[in-house]
Amino acid sequence: MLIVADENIPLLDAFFEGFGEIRRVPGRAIDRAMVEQADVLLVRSVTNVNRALLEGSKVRFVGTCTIGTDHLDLDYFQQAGITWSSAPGCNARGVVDYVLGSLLTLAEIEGVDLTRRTYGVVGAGEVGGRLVKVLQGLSWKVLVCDPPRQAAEGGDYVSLEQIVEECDVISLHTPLTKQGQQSTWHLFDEKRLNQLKSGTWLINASRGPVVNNAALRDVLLEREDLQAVLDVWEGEPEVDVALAELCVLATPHIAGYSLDGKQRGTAQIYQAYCDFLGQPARVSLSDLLPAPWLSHVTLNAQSDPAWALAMLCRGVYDPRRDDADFRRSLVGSVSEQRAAFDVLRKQYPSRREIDGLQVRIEGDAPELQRIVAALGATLV
Ligand SMILES: NC(=O)c1ccc[n+]([C@@H]2O[C@H](COP(=O)([O-])OP(=O)(O)OC[C@H]3O[C@@H](n4cnc5c(N)ncnc54)[C@H](O)[C@@H]3O)[C@@H](O)[C@H]2O)c1
Ligand SMILES: O=C(O)[C@H](O)[C@H](O)COP(=O)(O)O
Repeated sequence: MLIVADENIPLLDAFFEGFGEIRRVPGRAIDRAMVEQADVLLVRSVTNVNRALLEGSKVRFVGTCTIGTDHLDLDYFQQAGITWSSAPGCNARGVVDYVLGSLLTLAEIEGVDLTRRTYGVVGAGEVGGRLVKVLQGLSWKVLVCDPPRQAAEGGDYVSLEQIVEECDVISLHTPLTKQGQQSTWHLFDEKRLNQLKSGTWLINASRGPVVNNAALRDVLLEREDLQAVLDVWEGEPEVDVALAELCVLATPHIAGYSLDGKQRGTAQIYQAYCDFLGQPARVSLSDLLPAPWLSHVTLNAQSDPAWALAMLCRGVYDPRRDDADFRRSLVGSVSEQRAAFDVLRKQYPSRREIDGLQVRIEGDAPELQRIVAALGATLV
């Protein structure tokens, strides 16, 4: 049995060595010849898996250790009888932590009180839904736009127009879709970007083409009042360097790159493959994840709540380092810049999730307790 796998999938041996030969290959280089004799193909977001790649191969199971599925041709899988699985929610918390870190940076630069802003979350699934819970837990005002969920379940959702009209901060968490009424390709096009109210912060950690990058660059050049944070790019690993330079934070698609999130992605695909085989899962992620570098924090009850929020978030993850590393890579030729994008992702440092923290508060401090609870950390 042959498993062809993207070399950047962590814990491949720990989860898959019992099933057969594992052949590790660079994700962007995976081609027909590499997969022809494979029974199982394990990928990340950088490999387009479609008829052109799989037709004539032995592949019967495709797993992507990611949340996004826009690189998979699911219609073809169905026609060809190929079982597949993604890893829903695996790195959602990492993205939430990225957004929190971005908000802290924006607030510092702009001299703004985060408690007084109105937040718009577009797409309220695994990532957006968790983000909404955190923001609401902090008692910040949040509007949520998710037309598919609104149509399916009803509930307290608003239109995208209302988000654009009323929100000071807009964070995008939709999948990339190119068909249908709720298509998200260029959801933020030139017209919508021009409608953003004065002083809006736009954060995109979904997929690059959800925002028209050329239009965003032009709008940012025109309007100094707008601030953008981009983790994902149209055409990545190549990025519009002029656009990156206009962003407050620019990062190479690492919002979800917590160690927990990446390892969870592999674990979920392992579970899906065991289900496909009708076998019990024998390997458990909890036995493999290392202890976090920072696990216990003690706060004095007199701590300033805004300081405590920033300290707890940044103690675990601060996107400014990723931004600095990325900016240093935006030099040289296009091919050097593309290579650097991938190297930064491949060599990404160990980063954990904020909700893994255990926080002790010395004394009675309801406001601090609320912040700890909102972050999903454990009060001990
Ligand atoms: N930057 C990163 O590192 C990173 C990490 C994880 C996920 N992602 C991206 O984020 C996306 C969202 O992740 P998720 O786990 O929340 O996915 P999800 O499928 O759980 O949720 C997506 C939500 O978006 C909604 N939606 C679809 N079309 C919409 C539209 N036109 N307007 C508003 N809402 C719409 C859906 O109804 C759903 O509730 C993924 O598809 C992936 O592309 C990026
Ligand atoms: O969809 C996802 O899960 C994320 O975008 C994920 O972080 C992508 O990482 P990659 O597969 O490109 O390594």
